[in-house]
Amino acid sequence: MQTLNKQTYPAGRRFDHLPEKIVQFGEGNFLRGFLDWMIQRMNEQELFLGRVVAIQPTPHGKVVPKLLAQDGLYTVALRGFANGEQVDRTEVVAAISRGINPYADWLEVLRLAENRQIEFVFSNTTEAGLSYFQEEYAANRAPLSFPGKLTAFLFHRFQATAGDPTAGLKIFPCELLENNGDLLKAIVMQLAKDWRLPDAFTEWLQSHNRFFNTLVDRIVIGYPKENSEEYEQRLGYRDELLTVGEPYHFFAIEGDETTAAALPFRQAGLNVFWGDVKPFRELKVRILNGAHTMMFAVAYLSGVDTVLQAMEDQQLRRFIQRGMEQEILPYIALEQAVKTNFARSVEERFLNPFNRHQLLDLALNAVTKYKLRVLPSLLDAVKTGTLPAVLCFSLAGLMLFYRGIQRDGQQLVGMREQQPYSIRDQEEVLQFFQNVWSACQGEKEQVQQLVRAVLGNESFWGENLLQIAGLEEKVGQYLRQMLHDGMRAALTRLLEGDGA
Ligand SMILES: NC(=O)c1ccc[n+]([C@@H]2O[C@H](COP(=O)([O-])OP(=O)(O)OC[C@H]3O[C@@H](n4cnc5c(N)ncnc54)[C@H](O)[C@@H]3O)[C@@H](O)[C@H]2O)c1
Ligand SMILES: O=P(O)(O)OC[C@@H](O)[C@@H](O)[C@H](O)[C@H](O)CO
Repeated sequence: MQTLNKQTYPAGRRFDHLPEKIVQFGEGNFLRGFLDWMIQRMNEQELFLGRVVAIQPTPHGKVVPKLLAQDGLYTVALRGFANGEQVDRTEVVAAISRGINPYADWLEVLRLAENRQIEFVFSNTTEAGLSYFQEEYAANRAPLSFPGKLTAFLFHRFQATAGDPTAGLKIFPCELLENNGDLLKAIVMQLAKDWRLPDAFTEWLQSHNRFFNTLVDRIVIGYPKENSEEYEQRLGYRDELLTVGEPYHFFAIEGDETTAAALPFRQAGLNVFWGDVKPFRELKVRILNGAHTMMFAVAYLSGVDTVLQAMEDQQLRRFIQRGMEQEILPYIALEQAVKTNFARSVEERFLNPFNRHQLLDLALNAVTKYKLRVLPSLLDAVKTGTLPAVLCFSLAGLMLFYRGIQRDGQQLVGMREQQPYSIRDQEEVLQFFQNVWSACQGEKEQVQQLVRAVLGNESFWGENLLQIAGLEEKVGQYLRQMLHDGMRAALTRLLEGDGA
């Protein structure tokens, strides 16, 4: 079968003449299935007329070579329900002009920084990527972190344009972090200081570049490993970057009218909101992402593989619904109807029969995700004098999920029913769990010690969770039940009110 590229899909050449206007840090599934798809939508309607250059954020990325092999083309398959109607659409996206591996070709990135047609920067490098990392600056080599690369990119632009105010960029980080624009700006400013870059640069940065807070929403599952052949038959070509997602999409940007006019998403019929992001963020991150993180370990260790299977399993569905309705929703400061409607729509989205959203994909960097997406609800409940059972149970499940039996390169390997699975997280997190589990054979005191070590690890949670009265005992009890009786039996006890 032929591969998708401009030879096999000449229509992709239609956009070749468009200038590169966007630099995108990240080339992952989400940006391809969300932002780049939106740019394609705008280009098709001749509203934006610009293309995207995707920069690989980490040294071992596998996407850029595929992008180059396919001339930047890839397919987005959107399947599910929208306004009660079934949607099942595939579209070839030609919004990405090329990908650059900055570790191999930093000079090309710097050349791009000199290009005056570049107006926007978008990023999505996961929450782990949008963080401060102390590193050295060298003009001829790519910094390791994403903020480092952005700072070096901006500094080169400043130099190349002699600090021209009109060369400033509009920067939209899409990582799911609160005030992501403000955060990125603060990190860039810190790096400029660390690197002793001239004051004139920081002034230019402050006055002529803008960082916007955003919130993104679309479930993008990425490449359909399980049924890729089915897709190939349907498409008539092979596409290694095929990106599957749901039709629903929502993008909130804390920007003004002028910026909205420069990015005419709304005119292209896209569901984009310009204004205060905060209420959407809390609703979405706590309910949708929170439910994902709350369910992944418990559901996976109960023997199911996808979100849909978890939702179709009576017991797991009760667990998810109870967590959402009784332990997450009450602590979101919005009108009841708004919260319930959103939670209901999230359940429907989880039930999308076409989205085989793998629980193991949700598990990536789950410790940080628990901290950012679930822990705030747990802490709110604690403030009202309750220890929320489902959220505590899910924390115990997370600890069990991280029980690795061996290392396999960058991953830790766990076992489910004699089958190995990958535990993917930052090296220090994997190392930590490997150590604590190696000292635990399941004896009551050993389990309690492990729970103490995890809850007391401030670098995971940003605070010492041992200070929460009763948490250690409750999580310890759940973890022991999981270890001794199995996840299903522990879940039954929890749901029957006989847990801890
Ligand atoms: N997939 C979705 O449904 C979805 C929806 C909304 C938001 N998101 C957000 O998008 C992020 C990426 O999701 P995805 O589905 O595209 O995953 P992906 O694995 O396809 O892409 C991850 C991207 O992040 C980069 N990355 C990973 N770790 C990094 C690090 N430590 N430093 C710098 N870059 C790093 C990778 O190189 C890659 O570009 C998620 O963390 C999430 O916050 C995803
Ligand atoms: O993409 P992650 O791995 O950060 O989180 C997993 C999911 O919760 C997430 O991708 C959601 O599906 C998405 O945020 C929906 O908009």
